[in-house]
Formats: sequence, C-alpha cells, structure tokens
Amino acid sequence: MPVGKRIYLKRKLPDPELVKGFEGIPASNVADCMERNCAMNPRIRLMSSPDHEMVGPAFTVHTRAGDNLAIYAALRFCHEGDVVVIDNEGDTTRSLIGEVMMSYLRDQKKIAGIVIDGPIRDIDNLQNWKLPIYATSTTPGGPYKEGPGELNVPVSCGNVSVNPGDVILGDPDGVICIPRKDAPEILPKAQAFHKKDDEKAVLFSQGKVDLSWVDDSLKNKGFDIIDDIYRP
Ligand SMILES: O=C([O-])CC(=O)C(=O)O
Ligand SMILES: [Mg+2]
Repeated sequence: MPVGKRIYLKRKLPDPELVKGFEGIPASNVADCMERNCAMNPRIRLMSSPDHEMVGPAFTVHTRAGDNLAIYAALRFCHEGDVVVIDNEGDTTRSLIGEVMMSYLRDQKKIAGIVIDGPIRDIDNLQNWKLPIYATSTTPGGPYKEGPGELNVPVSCGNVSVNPGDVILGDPDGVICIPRKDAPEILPKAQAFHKKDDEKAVLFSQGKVDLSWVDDSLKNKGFDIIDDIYRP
C-alpha cells in the first residue's frame, strides 16, 4: 500500500439518527459540552450563505499543499450527506477548488458541506450559494493536480484532529468536530445545554441575574477597581 497515496473507500460511520440530532444546536453549545476544546481555528470561516446548519460525517482528504488531485478523487468517492474535510498542509497560496468542482459536489454528490483549510476561488458566485462552504480565504491562483494525497485517513483541519466518520457541525460561528465515539454521550448534554442557554439569555435580558460572583472573582484575582480616569 503506497503510504501517501491511499484511497480508503470505507469509514466507520455514526448512526444517522445521532447525526440528525445535532441539527439546530448551535456549534458553540456543543463545544461548551466538550470543555470548549473542539473548535477549528477561526481562520476557517463561512464563505457561502446557507439557511441551515451544516452537519454530517467527515469524509477526510489529505491533499498535498496547493494541489487538488486528491480532492478530485474525493469528488469520485464521497457520498450524499458527507461533510468533506480537507487538510491542505497549511498552504495559503493556492485555491483548491472553485465553482466547477463545487457544482459537482452540490448537485451530483449532494454533500452536506465542505470545510477547507485553505483558499478557494470563484467567490463572486459561491458566496451566494446555500451549500455550506467553509474556507480560509480566496485567491485567483489555482491548484496543481499532481498528488500525492489520501482519502479517509486522519487529518488536521483548522488545528483540530479529524478522523473519517467524525461528526462535523458548522454554523455562522465556525466549525467543530465531535469525535464519532464521543457523539452519543455529547448529544443529550448539548440538547440540555441549548435549552438552558436560551433560557439564560432571556433572564440576562430581563436583568434577572446574580452577578455577585464577578465581584468575588475580581477580588480573589487581585483586580483593582479605581474610581478615577486613566492618566497617560
Ligand atoms: O481549477 C480547478 O481545479 C478548481 C476550480 O477553479 C474550480 O473548481 O472551479
Ligand atoms: Mg474555477
């Protein structure tokens, strides 16, 4: 098996009902149930205009920096409902994908979304699409198509480890990764957290909140509250 050029067609997949369960829960609420320790770096941001959250199992791509042969391979082998997650070795100089490839992924493969740790192009059209597209930036400079690269191996995307079949959740705040084996434990916690968070926002808006802990914390940490102006 040529390490660096392996295309795994199979992944362990999460229960589809479980994946569906995350729909409608803000990524921030789920992240809070994972000790706030699962969010991709904010360099990866929403580039399109979806009217829904992105959720689906990760179809992972490790591509050579600035090269999209492995992404073309993903076009062949990914499945409906997948979130295609692309590790581009941190390159920021070449777009990996544009409107042409995206059209195939949206209309033929019917993926749930795509997360690219690197630039894209053709943003004038893609920015209006409903397909959730996350990427770092844009550049007209295009990719090469030489390889190597691998599909459905562990990758690093936005500084987060993603395994094939992990649950990927994205909303306008950004993207998180919920490891497949942890997802059944996280879902009920996130559902409860979401309900409580909504209630908390209403109470805060009405001023029905006890903030005395802030005073205690400031005191314990040695803050100085000064009843004067700052003099440079
Ligand atoms: O040239 C490429 O490989 C990528 C591209 O612009 C497109 O998909 O529209
Ligand atoms: Mg193009």
